[in-house]
Amino acid sequence: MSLLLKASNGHLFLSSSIASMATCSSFCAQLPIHFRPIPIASSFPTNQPFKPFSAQASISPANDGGSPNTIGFLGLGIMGSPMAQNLIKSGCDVTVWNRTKSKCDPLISLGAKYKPSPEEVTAACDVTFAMLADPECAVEVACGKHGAASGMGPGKGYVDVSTVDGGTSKLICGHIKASGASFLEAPVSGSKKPAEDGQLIFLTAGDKSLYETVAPFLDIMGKSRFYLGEVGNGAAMKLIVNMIMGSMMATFSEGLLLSEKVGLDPNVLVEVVSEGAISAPMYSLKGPSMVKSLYPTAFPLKHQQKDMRLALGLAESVSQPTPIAAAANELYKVAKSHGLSDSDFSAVIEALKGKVQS
Ligand SMILES: NC(=O)C1=CN([C@@H]2O[C@H](COP(=O)(O)OP(=O)(O)OC[C@H]3O[C@@H](n4cnc5c(N)ncnc54)[C@H](OP(=O)(O)O)[C@@H]3O)[C@@H](O)[C@H]2O)C=CC1
Ligand SMILES: O=CCCC(=O)O
Repeated sequence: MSLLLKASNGHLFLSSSIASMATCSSFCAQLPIHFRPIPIASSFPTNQPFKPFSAQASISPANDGGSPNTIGFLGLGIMGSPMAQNLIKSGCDVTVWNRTKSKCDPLISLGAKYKPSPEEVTAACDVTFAMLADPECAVEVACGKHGAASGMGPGKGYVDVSTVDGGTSKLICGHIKASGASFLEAPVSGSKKPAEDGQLIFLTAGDKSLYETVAPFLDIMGKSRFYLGEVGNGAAMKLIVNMIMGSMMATFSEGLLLSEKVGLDPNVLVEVVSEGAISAPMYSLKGPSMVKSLYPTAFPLKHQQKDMRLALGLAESVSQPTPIAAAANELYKVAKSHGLSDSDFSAVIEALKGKVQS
């Protein structure tokens, strides 16, 4: 069996020696998740760097059920641009579209093709990924006039990696599947840097066959992937993760400000936290700049507030109390009202200061 592995340098490779080790379950259990063997079709090339499709004949999965040759990418913001870039750099044949066309230009320079509408992208591509800001624009791009669904058809696949709620995902799924195509929701955990480094975590749900078809692409863009069953489950998992993250950032902000007010050095607090059981990369990464009131945007605050809102809606739908998240959401709303929507979500700390700094 051929095995696709991802090394710490981000390269994908096949290894028969690790393949034989991998048949031993005790070895597998010790592998970190991003090093667990992923069985793939034997038709994939075995040389590095991994160039999955450039050398293949132009055969559409629409007629042979094989591997996709052409990849579409819709939405080239903070996350979409590096994700599409990694696909291009891995040798994939990528066609891009973005509402603001200028964001396509760097990718075109790297070899991407361009189409002027989502419909034309999906019509030209076997599989199309979409990385869009929020539920409203994810629906508009997928289901609107000249939207992605209009270019879909049997044998094609649509993979929505935006963070939306389950209801939105199901709506988009319905439009895509009405064309005869397959649908996968695959929101990601991980921010700008993991997107650049191909270290995202995909939380997928939907058509299992499409999940298997696009797995090599997910492994170019990410370090691990979860298949969670029915459409809506990936969205729910993502919203719960981000609800926890948003609450953590809010209480971390309180701690930084409190430490300063009682005469402690907040930088030392960041260090103490990083040594103990509550350490998290997020605190070490963002803490030092938060102390300096700097919020270079990796994850826009407006998106974090959107995710808190959607997570609270999810909780409401099953009558689950989430008072901590509800309180944190209020802080993000205050930060938005202070004009911090496009700052990093760590700028939520400003909502706790007596006077908002510019
Ligand atoms: N940044 C992060 O750390 C992470 C973000 N996410 C999620 O990924 C998604 C994208 O995030 P990110 O890349 O940071 O966001 P950005 O705000 O950087 O990009 C948003 C994208 O959506 C497009 N868009 C917005 N409104 C519309 C519209 N009405 N019609 C068409 N396109 C539109 C933008 O186009 P244009 O360029 O024209 O504005 C852009 O391509 C969000 O759902 C976010 O929650 C998930 C994990 C991490
Ligand atoms: O949705 C954004 C997630 C950011 C992260 O996981 O670091």
